[in-house]
Amino acid sequence: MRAARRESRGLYWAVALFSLFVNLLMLTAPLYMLQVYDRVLGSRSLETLMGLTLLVAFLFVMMGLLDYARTRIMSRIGARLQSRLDRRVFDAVIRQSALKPNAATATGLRDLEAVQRLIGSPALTAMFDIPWTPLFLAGIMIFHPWLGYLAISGGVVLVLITVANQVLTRVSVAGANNAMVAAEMISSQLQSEAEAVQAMGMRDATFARWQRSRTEALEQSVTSSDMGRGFSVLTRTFRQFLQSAMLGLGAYLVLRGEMTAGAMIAGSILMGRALAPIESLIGQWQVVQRAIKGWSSLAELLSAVPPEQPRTALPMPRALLEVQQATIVPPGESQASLRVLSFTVQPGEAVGVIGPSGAGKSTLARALTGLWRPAGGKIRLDGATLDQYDPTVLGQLIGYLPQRVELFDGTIAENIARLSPQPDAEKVVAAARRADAHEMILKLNDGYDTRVTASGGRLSGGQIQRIGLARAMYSDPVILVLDEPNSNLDNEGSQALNVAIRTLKSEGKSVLIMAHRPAAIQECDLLLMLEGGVRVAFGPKDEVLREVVKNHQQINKSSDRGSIR
Ligand SMILES: Nc1ncnc2c1ncn2[C@@H]1O[C@H](COP(=O)(O)OP(=O)(O)OP(=O)(O)O)[C@@H](O)[C@H]1O
Repeated sequence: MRAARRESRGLYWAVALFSLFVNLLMLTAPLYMLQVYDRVLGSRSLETLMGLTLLVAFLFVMMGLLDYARTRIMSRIGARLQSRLDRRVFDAVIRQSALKPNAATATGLRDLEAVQRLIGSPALTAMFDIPWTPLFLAGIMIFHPWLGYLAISGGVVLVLITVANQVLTRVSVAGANNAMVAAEMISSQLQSEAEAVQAMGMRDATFARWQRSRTEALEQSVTSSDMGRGFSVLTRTFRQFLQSAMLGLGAYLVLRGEMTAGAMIAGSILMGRALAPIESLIGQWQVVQRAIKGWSSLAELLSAVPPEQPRTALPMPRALLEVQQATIVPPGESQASLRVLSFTVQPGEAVGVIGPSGAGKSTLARALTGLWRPAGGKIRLDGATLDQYDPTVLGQLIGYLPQRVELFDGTIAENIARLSPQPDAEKVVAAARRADAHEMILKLNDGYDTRVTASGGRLSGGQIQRIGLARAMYSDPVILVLDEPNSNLDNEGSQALNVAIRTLKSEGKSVLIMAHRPAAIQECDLLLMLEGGVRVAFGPKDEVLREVVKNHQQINKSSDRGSIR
């Protein structure tokens, strides 16, 4: 983040230089007043007035142009910072959300936007003007020290109001932001589960839940905006009063003959210029606070998710998977879901992973795709640990069908091609054929160009699963990890899946299938049985099944004996 900020250092200097000239040119109005009142009115010279007015018009045009130029530069600095950090923040948000979403991931991209908005806002331009406030105050001092003292005391009061504003509104602004994010999160979750909400008659209950956080957000935002506006009005009123007070004091000094009328008017204008940036800063305080909060929350997110280091490209691996004493702890948890697990899958083998619910099958699937890193032990693909592969490359080497397939908004072809900007139509069709999805897709109105939504739209569970399978196969992976692949498939779909597994095996690729149903492990050579996160059996399918049946019978027998007694 610091590097991204430093990149625009030159531009900030340019803005500072422009601000120097803008502020010098701001002296035009008071000097003009001084000349008009003290020279033109005295000499009654129309030519002088014309000459002065033309000069002033020119200077004002220059000031306007410079002011416009610096605001343009500032908004480009903001845009540059945002586009420079967009990729890094996006990656961090996705990586952290895949592990454990938190408040920083929920607001990450919006935080960056808030910083960009501040840079392009009048608040930051005002910060470049504030250093010139002493120049204007010194100008007033030259007219008369009393006017200077009044302006300085007015400035001090405004600064105190700014500090009070910051201290008093910080908590309520942060509270309003948090409540707003919470309400948004609830609403987007409810929208994604709209079917369940509707079908189970949960609308009233969900509305009550959403409304609670919505009302809190609204109350907090009204409180914080009341406070912010209050301070804004206070500063504006105070500054206007101060300007009148300056005129009053000036008039008194003119009456005493210690100052000219021109100096009285010029002093009042100068003071307006001196205090304007402070007033503008207070008016924009919410933008400032949101950006400060955004910057610190981004810093927290990015330091928690360091940038990915480039990896040396490895040769195409064989489908040899070695799990060596791997212990997997789900992110944010203290208890391991898989403990000291070891097994090896040779190229061309298919392994069924079975076990009761909560045994750790999905945990193993996530670990094998590199999503969850082992807390202990290693997982190797053809000798290299998974983190030695670039994550994008690993995603192509290991195809993954999650338990719950979620499609992306787009066409079916785009979904199968994993949203690749240049989808390879041939590969899309080949993957769909392998997943036995080709015929099914052709039957849809727009075929491969049928648009689907995140929840699948009009596709059935089995259709979504087949498209998910095609997506897993699109990159021609060496290892395929299927988490309950046939939970939604009919007989025909299951048969097609078995054919696909057989083909992959014959190509020397390996397949791991997390399964509940026997149909899913038909093509498996080996079985890994998990229970409570530990391996209870691993070996040829028939042996493991025999062992499982024997144990099952023994358990039944002993429970029968128990019941007889
Ligand atoms: N994201 C997660 N965060 C925390 N704990 C998790 C997470 N996912 C799974 N677990 C825990 O890990 C353990 C194993 O769960 P896992 O989903 O791997 O089981 P499973 O064998 O796939 O079950 P099922 O057959 O029901 O899908 C469970 O105790 C579960 O609570």
